[in-house]
Amino acid sequence: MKLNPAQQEAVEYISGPCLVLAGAGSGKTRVITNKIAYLVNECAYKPSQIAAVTFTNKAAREMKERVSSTLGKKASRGLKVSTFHTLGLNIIKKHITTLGYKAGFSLFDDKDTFALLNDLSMNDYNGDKDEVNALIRSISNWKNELMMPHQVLQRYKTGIEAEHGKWYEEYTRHMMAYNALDFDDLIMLPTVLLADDKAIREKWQMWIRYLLVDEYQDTNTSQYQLVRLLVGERARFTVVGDDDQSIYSWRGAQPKNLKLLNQDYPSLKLIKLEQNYRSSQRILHCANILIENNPHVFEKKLFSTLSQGEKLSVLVAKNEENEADKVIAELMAQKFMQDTQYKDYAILYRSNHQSRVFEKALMKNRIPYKISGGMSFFGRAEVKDMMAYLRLLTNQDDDNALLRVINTPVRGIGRATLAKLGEFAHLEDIALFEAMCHEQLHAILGAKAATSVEAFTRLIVMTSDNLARGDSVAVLRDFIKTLQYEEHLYAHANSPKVAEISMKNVSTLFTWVQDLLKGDALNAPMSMPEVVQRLTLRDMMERGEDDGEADQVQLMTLHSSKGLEFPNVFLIGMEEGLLPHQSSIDEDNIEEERRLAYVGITRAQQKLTFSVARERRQMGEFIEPTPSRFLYELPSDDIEWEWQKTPDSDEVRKSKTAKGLAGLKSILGD
Ligand SMILES: Nc1ncnc2c1ncn2[C@@H]1O[C@H](COP(=O)(O)OP(=O)(O)OP(=O)(O)O)[C@@H](O)[C@H]1O
Ligand SMILES: [Mg+2]
Repeated sequence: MKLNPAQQEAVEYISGPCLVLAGAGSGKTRVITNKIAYLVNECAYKPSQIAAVTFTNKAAREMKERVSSTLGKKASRGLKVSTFHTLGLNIIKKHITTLGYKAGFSLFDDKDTFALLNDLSMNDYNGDKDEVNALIRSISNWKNELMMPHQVLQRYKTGIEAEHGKWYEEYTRHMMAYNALDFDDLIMLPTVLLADDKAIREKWQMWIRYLLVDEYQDTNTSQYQLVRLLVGERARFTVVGDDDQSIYSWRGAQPKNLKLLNQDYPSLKLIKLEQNYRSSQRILHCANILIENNPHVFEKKLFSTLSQGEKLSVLVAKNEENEADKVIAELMAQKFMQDTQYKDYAILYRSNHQSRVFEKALMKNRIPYKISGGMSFFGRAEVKDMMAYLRLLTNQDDDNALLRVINTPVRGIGRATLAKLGEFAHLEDIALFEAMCHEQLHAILGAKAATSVEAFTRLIVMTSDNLARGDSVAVLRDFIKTLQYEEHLYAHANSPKVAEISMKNVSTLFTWVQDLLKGDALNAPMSMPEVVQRLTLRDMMERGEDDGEADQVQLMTLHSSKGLEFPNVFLIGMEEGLLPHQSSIDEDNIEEERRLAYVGITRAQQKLTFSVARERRQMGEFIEPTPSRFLYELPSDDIEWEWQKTPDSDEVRKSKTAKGLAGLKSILGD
């Protein structure tokens, strides 16, 4: 593929900092991959001196593959392509003791964090979910703003901030004791470390000679600073982004970082790309018109030389069930007429709950599909159990992991026993596991309970030692045999089939462990604690992702569709209250919702279909929503509402599509 002159310029400009600011589908990501190859081939950079940061693991994988297919597998070895969080994790790992942690640290996911903060704040909030979530948000925001507990407490002496600040301090102390980090720490800690420690900073600036960042509009303050510290004075970097696609303000993303960049680097080279290679003229025109309703800091134009394309359509359904039926019938009709595959179709929505009705209907019609962000592999109980065991095996200070597995399978360690142990651990200021190994155990618990506890700790210590010695997967398989975990699954599953699937998932997890331990052409071998950290991070990141090569219809939220493209897109639930979301309407945050709609529309290459329902269930009541204001902002000449096709559309279409579906099924052999 030949790059256009502006893309070529962006690829070849290496003498200083470079910002590529351009609309959707203009080849920004393409510039990054080509530039990596250019740096290696033409500028004598070693792959190991280049780091590229993307927003999702999936994007990172794709980029790695693309580069290695250009450069060859061997030549691209050592290249660092990752998400911000994985990059942060790698920095942390190198300096973990400087940061005051021990090597086998655990990563806490949001559930762990919730459990811990809920516990800590019990006296104040009495388990009130909203209060705890507000606290979690405060802490997360402070971390994104790089504010440490003592700074927070200095700044706020009274009010809710001071109260949250107090818990922030407590939380940080406990996380240290658990030898655990949370998601935000993965960015905050390396940033603070690089800012404070000149020697470490200079080391990293030597290691990373060129840095590239995709989706730059979604960086938050700590990520912005991390980039600054990594590139240093030399400022060898290229970042690409689109302010119209900034959709993570709720996570602290600051589109103003694009502007800030200009101030921080006066020599910044700004390159704009104006040709869109993704979408039909009509889709692109609609996207441009929609986003014109937002105020703009940067002027951008986008054109396409692809065909005019079909009109965008709007399906109008009676209710939610009917919406799913209609969308699926339309999808099948399109698939049949265009002779396309399932994976050429994406169904996008604003909120996760919208997928349920669709999932049911897809199953009913036996259409293969993949939901990203639904119940992920890592969300399954058996995988969570195993991950908790793995965490405990590599870090015995991890109380949360211990609590998850202590009675899975049941081993007669009751609540009263746990309470006593907890109290003792608290008094001695030691981890729960350490308390369980204490020489006074019999005195604390009594003989029977102490024996159960000892059997458990002995197994964990022995397995943990064996793991350190090697042949880890064999050790793990023995371990779950001793646990009688399979028996536990069969005893608790609704059917043997379910238990069998669960065991298969455990097997899959172990295979991943094995692969990561061994390493491959692109990834260096890892130690067991590294494997556990990597898998936990993957879990946290991939709740919104898929890795589907399979021929399946893709269902995902608008947020997780970022950067992707599909020949045919359905954007469902185009109603006031859904898109724009009610909370954004209430908070007068329509612009971000419009950017979300823009992201959705610009995922489509050839055909874009919206849907609205005339009746929808909301908290047990039926409401009659109005179609989204965004539909009315689109140029009416390019949109075809369903009733414009057939006046009595609902009935006629229903019978047509029912026949159509039956016919299609018989042709496709069901
Ligand atoms: N010079 C080119 N010639 C032909 N096709 C191109 C060219 N540049 C990019 N493309 C194609 O255009 C599509 C969009 O490119 P890409 O995903 O890099 O855009 P983007 O700007 O990163 O989009 P987004 O803003 O959605 O992330 C891809 O299919 C890509 O292969
Ligand atoms: Mg992109």
